Amino acid sequence: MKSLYSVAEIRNIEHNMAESLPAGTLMQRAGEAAASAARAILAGRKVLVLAGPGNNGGDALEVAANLAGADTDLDAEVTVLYLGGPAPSADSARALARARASKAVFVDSLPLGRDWGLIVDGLFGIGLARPIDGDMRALVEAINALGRPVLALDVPSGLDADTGAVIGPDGVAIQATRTITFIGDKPGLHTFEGRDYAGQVQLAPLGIDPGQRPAAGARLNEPALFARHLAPRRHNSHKGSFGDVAVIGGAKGMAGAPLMAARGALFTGAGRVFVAAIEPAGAVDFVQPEIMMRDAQDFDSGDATLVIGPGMGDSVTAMRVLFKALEGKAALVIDADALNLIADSPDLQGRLAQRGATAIVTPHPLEAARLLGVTSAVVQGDRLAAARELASRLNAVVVLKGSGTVIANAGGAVVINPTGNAGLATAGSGDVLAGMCGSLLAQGWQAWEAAIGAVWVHGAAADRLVAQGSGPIGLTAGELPLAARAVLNALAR
Ligand SMILES: NC(=O)C1=CN([C@@H]2O[C@H](COP(=O)(O)OP(=O)(O)OC[C@H]3O[C@@H](n4cnc5c(N)ncnc54)[C@H](OP(=O)(O)O)[C@@H]3O)[C@@H](O)[C@H]2O)[C@@H](O)CC1
Ligand SMILES: [K+]
Repeated sequence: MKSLYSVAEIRNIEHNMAESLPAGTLMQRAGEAAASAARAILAGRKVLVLAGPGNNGGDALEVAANLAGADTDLDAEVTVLYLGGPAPSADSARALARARASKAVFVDSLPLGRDWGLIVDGLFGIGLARPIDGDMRALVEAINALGRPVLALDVPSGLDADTGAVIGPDGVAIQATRTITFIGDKPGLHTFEGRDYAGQVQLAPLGIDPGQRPAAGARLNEPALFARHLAPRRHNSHKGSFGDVAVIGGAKGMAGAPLMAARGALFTGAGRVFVAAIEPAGAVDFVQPEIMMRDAQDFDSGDATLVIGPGMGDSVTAMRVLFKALEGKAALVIDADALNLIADSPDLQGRLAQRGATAIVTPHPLEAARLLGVTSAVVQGDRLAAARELASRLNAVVVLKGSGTVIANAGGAVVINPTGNAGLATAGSGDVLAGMCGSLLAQGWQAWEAAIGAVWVHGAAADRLVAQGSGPIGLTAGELPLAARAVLNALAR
């Protein structure tokens, strides 16, 4: 299980461990783990180590001492830019003495030149509580402008390890190539701006085994979390075995959105797929004639799982079918315009929360903001909290889309999705995801697993397309369903 620990949870573990270990042990272990990570990505002889005033700086000094120690076999020139205050912690003071006794050269300003084989970022870790400003800010900007490989210690300096936001207002953060994070992985490295700043994330548990760590408040999505639904299909099955999905949407001029959702559902294995259009645009989809076209006004959805909202608009008809869907007991995926209608109506919000049947809601940050009555900056500033709050208010599984999609349920469970890439930032990609959620629900998956499974597969489909050269630039949502089919079949095998 890939646990994600909040700063408070990490501090707690640190506190408990400190009592049972000799002083300085964790910092020494952090320094050793980071030094080997540094060796692995060194792209030249010259190493610049940035050491800040707190214990993150102490870790950096340990790294410098390890890379430039008398007993090292590494032929590196280590330069240390130490920005410590007058009163370092005992652990940092010990690390400073070790680094000073090594071959590392100490400087007090950023040396000229850009031929660093590696820059080690130990300016700030999880103790940063205010924006980086003044000379430190100028230093961070200068480092980022060099464009050299950067190994961040614990967290890229300036990034909030809980939220993935750059600590602001008007803050800056180190742009890392790789982040080695200590004791436990952290949510902020995997969502919002975290993925861009942290680069590749590596965990160094510092000898603390999982049994010594309490359960974390969040985890990273992985197929193991929905594997029980990934069975090969039985030979003796028929289309009725895999459920019906009806996508409701498609106002005038928006006929494509429900079709994208319907293809998402079809290619991930739903038995029968309907589009019930608010404004019927045609009797058949000639690209995908398997999809059955209906008129939303007089459509009887029977037992079908409903995916409601793609391109639905806000007409009286849209309102009426949404009301009917919330009244009914069918499993629901609520997306796009349906979310906006619900955001505008406390009555519909109440009906959703009270209906006592499965619902997955799939807002992007602006839709989530409307539902919560805040700005999208507030949602993005703490995506985990926003998803949790929305799940609890709506009594539904919430899929808060964006880099590092956050999935939360009303019981407080939170998962951050690691698959996907910038290619998904394209029209229709959310419609495909909503259809995939509906498809897995229709095939009997539980709501939580349908949501995390669909999100994982949707992201992996985009990653597969990028690996094949079809993105991220110019990747189209229409390519996702086929790629998702391949990913899902590979998992099921
Ligand atoms: N958890 C663990 O078990 C282990 C933790 N370890 C490591 O310790 C790290 C946490 O260390 P930490 O608590 O000392 O905080 P850190 O991130 O170094 O920064 C705080 C310092 O920065 C200063 N400061 C703050 N804002 C500032 C600003 N804008 N501009 C300028 N200064 C500013 C602040 O000053 P103050 O606010 O007190 O005035 C304080 O001096 C953690 O990320 C990991 O790397 C490892 O050794 C292994 C075991
Ligand atoms: K750092």
